[in-house]
Amino acid sequence: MSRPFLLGLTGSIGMGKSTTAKMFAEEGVPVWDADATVHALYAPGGAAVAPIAAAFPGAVVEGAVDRARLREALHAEKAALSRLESIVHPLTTAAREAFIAAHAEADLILLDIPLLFETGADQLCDAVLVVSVPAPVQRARVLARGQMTEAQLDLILDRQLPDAAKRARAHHVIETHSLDETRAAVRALIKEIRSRHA
Ligand SMILES: CC(C)(COP(=O)(O)OP(=O)(O)OC[C@H]1O[C@@H](n2cnc3c(N)ncnc32)[C@H](O)[C@@H]1O)[C@@H](O)C(=O)NCCC(=O)NCCS
Ligand SMILES: Nc1ncnc2c1ncn2[C@@H]1O[C@H](COP(=O)(O)OP(=O)(O)OP(=O)(O)O)[C@@H](O)[C@H]1O
Repeated sequence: MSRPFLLGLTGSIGMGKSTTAKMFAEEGVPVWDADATVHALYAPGGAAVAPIAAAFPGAVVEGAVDRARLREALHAEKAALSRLESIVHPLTTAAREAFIAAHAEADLILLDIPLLFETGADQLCDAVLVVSVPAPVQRARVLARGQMTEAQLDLILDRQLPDAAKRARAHHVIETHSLDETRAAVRALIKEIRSRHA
């Protein structure tokens, strides 16, 4: 039996990753969620809690990683992010591999990874799908959630690989203008992958 086709999904903040990933799941495609994995690793009982407590004293509160405190620790020292990554990335890799192994019978698996290119995870994908909308639409969507200021959004955008660079490296791009168009594009892409890799 051939192994599953690994489709990576990424896109900048507010571009529609979660919405698009949900559509793949609704079509019966197993979806691995990198963000949810990191949240589980940081929660009480999560495998990242003890090593993070050792590396960043003060960042663990009541048995869970406190993201605000961890952010402060990262600001304090330049080498801290790579130290954190050397703890988190092997754990997320192991979780991802376990997920893929558990769905070995699937023909297609979606890997939803916000920092797909930044972490080099694109290299393990058979193809990469980038979701995108023009910058003003993205900005309006993120600000409409009412969870951050324009300055906070600009800071996050500064840290992410720009949308144009993501699109340039993608095998497939879906413009997430409307839910109906996006669903149609998701269905067409699943069909195309299935027909080419059957
Ligand atoms: C730094 C942390 C504590 C901030 O958590 P918080 O809930 O405040 O924000 P969130 O996770 O949404 O990240 C906000 C932004 O920070 C940037 N960012 C986060 N992690 C990284 C990273 N490893 N490399 C570069 N940028 C990053 C991204 O642009 C992201 O959009 C958290 O992101 C973290 O623990 N990161 C390290 C784990 C990691 O590398 N995750 C990436 C997927 S494996
Ligand atoms: N295909 C679409 N058509 C219309 N609106 C959409 C579509 N996809 C997403 N949106 C809207 O854009 C906003 C952001 O979507 P979503 O949460 O899926 O993005 P995301 O890329 O996962 O964001 P983040 O990186 O912040 O987690 C939501 O408010 C959603 O309503």
